[in-house]
Amino acid sequence: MAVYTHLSAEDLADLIGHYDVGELVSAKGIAEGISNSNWLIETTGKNGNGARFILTMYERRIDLDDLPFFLDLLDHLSATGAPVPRTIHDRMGASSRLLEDKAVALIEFLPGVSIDRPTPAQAYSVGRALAGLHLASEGFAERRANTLRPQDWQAIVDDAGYEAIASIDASLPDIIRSALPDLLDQWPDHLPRSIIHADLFPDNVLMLGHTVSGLIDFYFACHDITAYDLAVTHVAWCFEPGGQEFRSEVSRALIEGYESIRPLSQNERDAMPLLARGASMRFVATRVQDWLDTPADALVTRKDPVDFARRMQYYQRTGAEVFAR
Ligand SMILES: Nc1ncnc2c1ncn2[C@@H]1O[C@H](COP(=O)(O)OP(=O)(O)OP(=O)(O)O)[C@@H](O)[C@H]1O
Ligand SMILES: N[C@@H](CCO)C(=O)O
Repeated sequence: MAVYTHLSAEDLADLIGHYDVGELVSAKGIAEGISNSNWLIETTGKNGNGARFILTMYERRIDLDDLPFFLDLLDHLSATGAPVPRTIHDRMGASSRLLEDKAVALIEFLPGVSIDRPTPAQAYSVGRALAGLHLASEGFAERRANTLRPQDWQAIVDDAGYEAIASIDASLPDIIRSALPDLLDQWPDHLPRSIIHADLFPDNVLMLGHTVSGLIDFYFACHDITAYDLAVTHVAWCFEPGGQEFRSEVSRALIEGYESIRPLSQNERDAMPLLARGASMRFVATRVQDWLDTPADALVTRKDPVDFARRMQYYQRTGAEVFAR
């Protein structure tokens, strides 16, 4: 479930009245997503032809000081033609408003569906879209630091404690303990940086057939190592869903698609195994944190950290092989 706040029909109609989008026709809570409340909004549209939007209410995890960065980024990227939703500004020109003491934003609805298990052609298309995003972000001057870097993974793990982590799965503490020191020591600081999405999982990509129609959920976007974003996308897309079996043809297609727009330098390619191990650890850490913070009987389905620990071991075992030309 992902509607944490009840908004009455009057609240919604009043809110929509602040935008030049026509009158409210319907509002449906969206079940997907965990962090925020989302509604699919239909209005009569500016010209009476009907229009659809996503209304997001920012509930947790997001530091509201970061909201202008995320929304300005969407505006910048959509202006370059990247497949990301535009934000709708209210009549005063603001891209977010306050409702019940919480920030809300109205965002363009994009067509498409999220794919659970991509074909190589879809992975190619995702690679292209990701590289396009990196290039399109070049003229964007605002900055947000990554708050989930190696020292943050370590802090999350320390905070959770190995005893609690073992309660999730007995093998997890050793896997984490043996991986973190190298990641901290060897994390590269010489690679090109740009704005990165940092969470481009299948549920954050909308597709029509083999084509990417939307990249959404930019709430981890930040300025960091560009190739790390490809590593995040690789670990999220190139294994059997909910499992650990590597899909080499999807991996090849993702990297080929990426390089068709932005070829990796030799330094970036050499760093990919390390970056992929780091990307895996990032999701092990945050999934451990969420697992321990979410009661087993909560309505939200907890995401399993073990798959990502095994994926990290896969990158460790195979080394440069996965990313060789
Ligand atoms: N611009 C959009 N166009 C079409 N559908 C969208 C759009 N934005 C969000 N959605 C739909 O709403 C769902 C939830 O959105 P989103 O993933 O941003 O929620 P969230 O709670 O912020 O996410 P998460 O739990 O992944 O952090 C998506 O899975 C998608 O179905
Ligand atoms: N995409 C992440 C959740 C957001 O950090 C995961 O699947 O663990």
